[in-house]
Amino acid sequence: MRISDHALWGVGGTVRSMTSSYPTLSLHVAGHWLTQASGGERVVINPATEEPLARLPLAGPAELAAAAESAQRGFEQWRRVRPHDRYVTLRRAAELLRQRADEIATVLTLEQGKPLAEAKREVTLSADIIDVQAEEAKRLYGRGVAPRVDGILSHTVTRVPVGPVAAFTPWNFPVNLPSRKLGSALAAGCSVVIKPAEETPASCMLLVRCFLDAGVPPDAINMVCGDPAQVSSFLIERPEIAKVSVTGSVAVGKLLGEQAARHVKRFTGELGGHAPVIVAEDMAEGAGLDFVLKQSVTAKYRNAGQVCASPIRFYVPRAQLAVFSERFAAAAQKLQLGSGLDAATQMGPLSHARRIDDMERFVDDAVGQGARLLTGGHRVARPGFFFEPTVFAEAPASTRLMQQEPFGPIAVIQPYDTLDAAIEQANALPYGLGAYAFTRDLHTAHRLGEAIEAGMVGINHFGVSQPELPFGGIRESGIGHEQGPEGITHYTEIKTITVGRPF
Ligand SMILES: NC(=O)c1ccc[n+]([C@@H]2O[C@H](COP(=O)([O-])OP(=O)(O)OC[C@H]3O[C@@H](n4cnc5c(N)ncnc54)[C@H](O)[C@@H]3O)[C@@H](O)[C@H]2O)c1
Ligand SMILES: O=S(=O)(O)c1ccc(CO)cc1
Repeated sequence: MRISDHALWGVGGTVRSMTSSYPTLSLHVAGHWLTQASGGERVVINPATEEPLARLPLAGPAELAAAAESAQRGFEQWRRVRPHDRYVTLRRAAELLRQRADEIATVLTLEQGKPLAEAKREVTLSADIIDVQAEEAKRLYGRGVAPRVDGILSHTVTRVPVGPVAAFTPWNFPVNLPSRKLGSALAAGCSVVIKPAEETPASCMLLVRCFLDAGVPPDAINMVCGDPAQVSSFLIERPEIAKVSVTGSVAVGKLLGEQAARHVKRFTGELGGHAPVIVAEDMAEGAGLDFVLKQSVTAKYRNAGQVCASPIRFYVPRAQLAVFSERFAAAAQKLQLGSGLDAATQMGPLSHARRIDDMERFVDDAVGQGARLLTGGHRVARPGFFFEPTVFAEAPASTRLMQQEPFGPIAVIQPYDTLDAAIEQANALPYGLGAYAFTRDLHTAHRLGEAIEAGMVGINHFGVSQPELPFGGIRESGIGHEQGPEGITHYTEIKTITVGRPF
């Protein structure tokens, strides 16, 4: 069925899902699941087939105001729940997420496109993230400071929840990224109005259900979708909202950061990156090269390259450029593309049609400026938003590819003459999220770990994102962290209470 076929939609005024394993979509506002809202609706598309999955109701000002008011009520209620009880409730939510992992992973793949195994891993890892943040609810320690002035009995420095949070998340990890925000904010005692990406709303909706079924008060989580610019402007201006937390592009992060600053609201931005990979000489041949290539190709094309910390720029010694590029391109070319529901698929489609246009712009610009296209570069001629795994070599620094995050299946391999030169090129962009290097020499490992400027540096491994670790970037890649003890503190304020002798 194509988008133009409306016959199966809405029966008797209700909004129906069009695929049996995809749910009917609703917003969660003021404790009610809404299948209709005043902002109209849009269609959610399966990126592997371009067929419609369901209609998504969109919030207008009435629902957004109701969500903000509800979040205030939810905050008053949830902040009073003892940390240990918050911990118990959040652990229960994580367990429900695990129990529902198969169903949620299928929905995730249907609306986002990634292979089912990747979707399942995302869901179970999200449960682990919620578990870790639940533990942190019990560890929001304060400190006592000895008074220096007569008449004062105590100074207690405490952390208190910041208040209702407006959270915005993209479509590339539609369960993981809302889990990071909801897990930390709820653990801290905040309520949340979350706006997931309109392309992938069902994943977040099913996640929110886990929290509510676990016992989080209905007013403590509101979920809205709508016109992104209108929703964010509206919510950020609302007096109830105390903090803005966005995961997304640098451009949107800057915009929302400015809006938050105008109202002196707390802000966390987890934004884009442009991860470099430096391959030291001692890993550029033999078994070392085999290892680097295997890890790199897997990491590069995971989620079709739509990962904020995805490796993009590979720096290899000039003498090894030819062999590294040829083998990288050959491995990329062999990847099996297809629907994420097909077990043989190694790379799914891009998540929406605009990503294809963007990939084509990156490729045209790079080719036009003389970069060598080794493989790929085109949309795949079949239904769905499939784009070939693409590899460039020797792209001029002026290309869009070498300056902006492609956020898709495009890699670029660059030669270097000295390790210092490679480090300089790795640090040349205004981003600093993920960065990687490969070496078997301990001294070089330490040198690279120290010299590469990024929030997360992986040496000989791409696994920099783990539930217990802070996730975040420096420079334009963001402000603040998510996950772990660092993640929860961003949802708190410091409050100092001084108690004097009454008489
Ligand atoms: N650092 C991280 O943790 C991290 C993780 C995942 C993705 N990302 C980044 O996210 C980007 C890809 O996601 P995207 O393209 O959906 O990001 P995006 O910036 O377009 O959107 C992110 C979220 O903000 C919302 N939004 C709010 N106000 C908006 C406005 N005025 N205009 C547009 N959107 C608005 C969007 O609807 C969405 O929910 C990439 O740059 C990627 O690197 C970063
Ligand atoms: O799957 S993870 O490696 O934990 C991961 C990495 C990056 C992001 C954000 O794009 C989400 C999950």
